[in-house]
Amino acid sequence: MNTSSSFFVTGTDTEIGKTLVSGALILKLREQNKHVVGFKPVVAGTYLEANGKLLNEDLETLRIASHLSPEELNLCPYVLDTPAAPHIAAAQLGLQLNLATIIKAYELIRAQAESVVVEGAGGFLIPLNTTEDLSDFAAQINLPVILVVGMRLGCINHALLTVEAIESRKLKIAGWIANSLSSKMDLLEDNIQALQTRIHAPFLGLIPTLPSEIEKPNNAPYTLAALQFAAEHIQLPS
Ligand SMILES: Nc1ncnc2c1ncn2[C@@H]1O[C@H](COP(=O)(O)OP(=O)(O)OP(=O)(O)O)[C@@H](O)[C@H]1O
Ligand SMILES: C[C@H](N)[C@H](N)CCCCCC(=O)O
Ligand SMILES: [Mg+2]
Repeated sequence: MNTSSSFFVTGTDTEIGKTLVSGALILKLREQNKHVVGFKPVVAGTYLEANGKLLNEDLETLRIASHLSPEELNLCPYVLDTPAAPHIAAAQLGLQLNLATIIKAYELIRAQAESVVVEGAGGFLIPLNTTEDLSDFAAQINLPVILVVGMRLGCINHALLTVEAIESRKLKIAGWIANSLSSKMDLLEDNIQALQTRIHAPFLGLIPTLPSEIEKPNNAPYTLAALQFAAEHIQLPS
């Protein structure tokens, strides 16, 4: 695996566009003829597909981006049905998430791909269990981090807290992306400017609100058109 074209994608919160960005990054790496696959340490939340299968939107999006068929490769070791904090969703089933299992699944993917785009779950510090959290996973795999900032009021504080947490684990921030979410925030450009002067890592672009005809449907992955739209607005770290 090529670590200079593999990334850990984190964000200022859950539901701020990590999956949109991860899919777009996969498309951009594929444009460079890289064999790139996605990975998620854990997903929480499934939907029932017409054929009766329970699927997860993020994993299906990563498959669409990588052009992987439904059963090809195991992109995630923990698929939980309840859309909640993963360690809580797991506890409800009498399960405990553990870092070693996640690392093992990641290593299997890493061995089979040239590049891996790892999408975090929720924000940077979500717990896995009482002693481990997602940042332990990020620190162990040691990939350059891409921070997605969901552009809404409060994002400056969330972004700066996340940057501190990433940097205190000695991880490299390869860049950050502003994602405009479903409605454009007031004073968007001023907020981006405020972040640019405070995040000492490259700004890789602003993804505008998706046009309505390609917005993500409920209980379904992003379409390729949405991922392509996002990809056109961002650049890969140089
Ligand atoms: N640029 C955008 N334009 C319009 N809607 C967006 C945009 N980005 C994200 N969204 C909406 O926000 C929702 C959350 O986005 P997404 O699933 O990519 O977030 P996430 O950070 O990956 O969440 P999770 O923590 O669950 O993995 C999506 O369902 C989508 O409808
Ligand atoms: C279910 C959701 N979409 C995410 N996959 C998990 C979000 C975890 C958030 C935990 C927290 O920070 O409180
Ligand atoms: Mg996601």
